[in-house]
Amino acid sequence: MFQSNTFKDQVVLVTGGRSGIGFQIAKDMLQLGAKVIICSRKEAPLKEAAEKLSEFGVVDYQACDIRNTEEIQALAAMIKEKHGRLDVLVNNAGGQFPVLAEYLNDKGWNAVINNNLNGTFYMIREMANAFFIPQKQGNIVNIIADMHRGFPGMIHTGAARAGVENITKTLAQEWSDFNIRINCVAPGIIESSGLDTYPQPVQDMFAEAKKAIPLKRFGDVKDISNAVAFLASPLASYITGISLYVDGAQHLNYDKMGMPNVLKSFLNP
Ligand SMILES: CCCCCCCCCCC/C=C/C(=O)SCCNC(=O)CCNC(=O)[C@H](O)C(C)(C)COP(=O)(O)OP(=O)(O)OC[C@H]1O[C@@H](n2cnc3c(N)ncnc32)[C@H](O)[C@@H]1OP(=O)(O)O
Ligand SMILES: NC(=O)C1=CN([C@@H]2O[C@H](COP(=O)(O)OP(=O)(O)OC[C@H]3O[C@@H](n4cnc5c(N)ncnc54)[C@H](OP(=O)(O)O)[C@@H]3O)[C@@H](O)[C@H]2O)C=CC1
Repeated sequence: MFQSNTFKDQVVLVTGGRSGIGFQIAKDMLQLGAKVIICSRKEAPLKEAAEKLSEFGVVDYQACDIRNTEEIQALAAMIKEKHGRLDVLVNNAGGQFPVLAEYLNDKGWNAVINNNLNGTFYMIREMANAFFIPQKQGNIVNIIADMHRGFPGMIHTGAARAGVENITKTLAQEWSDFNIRINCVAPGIIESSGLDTYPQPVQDMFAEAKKAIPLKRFGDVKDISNAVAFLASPLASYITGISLYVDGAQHLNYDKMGMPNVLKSFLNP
């Protein structure tokens, strides 16, 4: 258990904080004493989420597409005006869709690379320039995915998340002089709103895959939130540039999960 003042008076930005994993991270950060800002693309669901979160502490929100540098700069300006600083950036926003590589067109590839790789980089660069570098202090946690051994059925996001993992290793070195720590959390299959976006056959496949996860269960949003809180906290003050796999050891057992064959049976148009 973390002490309730672990992030007291710290300012934390959670992208994609309106739903699922991001919502839980925002809630936990508030309960650990932080002031939290959430962003995602649409105003209405953000406002609704912020209202729910306000029960737990000080929360602000602003619509921002992480693929749009101007919108990120406007978000940074709002944070500067209201809070004067930023301590923690959690890059959680992202998404993709299942597809076999041979059927993935340019538009679909670019959409996922743009969202998960470019958007994450733009957010890191803008928040570092606005806050972390001038403050000479900052903490970044990137949510990636379980792509340790490739990502059959989701080649686009596997490539994008591997890119974010490499960005993390690079910046852990380049920005160490600015006292910026940066790490990744790689979720396995997590029971969250995000899973509902997958078609029924994929959900059936997930249920089968559960049997091959060494810990024999899916993750909970709280499992991911706990890992984020740890990496962002002083408990992890000597940890930077790593990926923490929060997946019940799924990444060690991927070939036993039978995914490629199941995938081919329904992703083949
Ligand atoms: C089969 C699975 C592999 C097995 C591995 C299992 C083990 C690991 C399990 C991991 C589980 C992961 C879970 C999660 O990540 S949960 C979070 C998921 N949430 C989301 O994905 C929601 C967010 N998604 C999106 O916003 C969009 O999907 C996306 C960002 C990818 C695209 O948004 P954008 O607005 O930029 O783009 P468009 O919607 O206009 O689409 C552009 C083109 O992309 C192609 N496309 C988009 N969606 C689909 C689809 N569902 N199926 C096929 N193709 C798609 C298409 O070419 C679009 O252009 P057109 O619309 O003109 O055709
Ligand atoms: N659930 C799982 O099993 C796993 C999840 N992940 C990753 O964890 C993260 C959270 O997933 P989860 O909570 O399950 O899924 P959700 O779909 O609930 O969360 C994704 C969030 O990101 C926001 N978002 C997406 N694209 C953008 C964008 N361009 N700009 C700003 N916000 C954006 C969405 O809001 P909006 O659409 O309103 O913009 C939404 O709030 C995602 O990156 C996901 O891919 C990784 C591995 C496994």
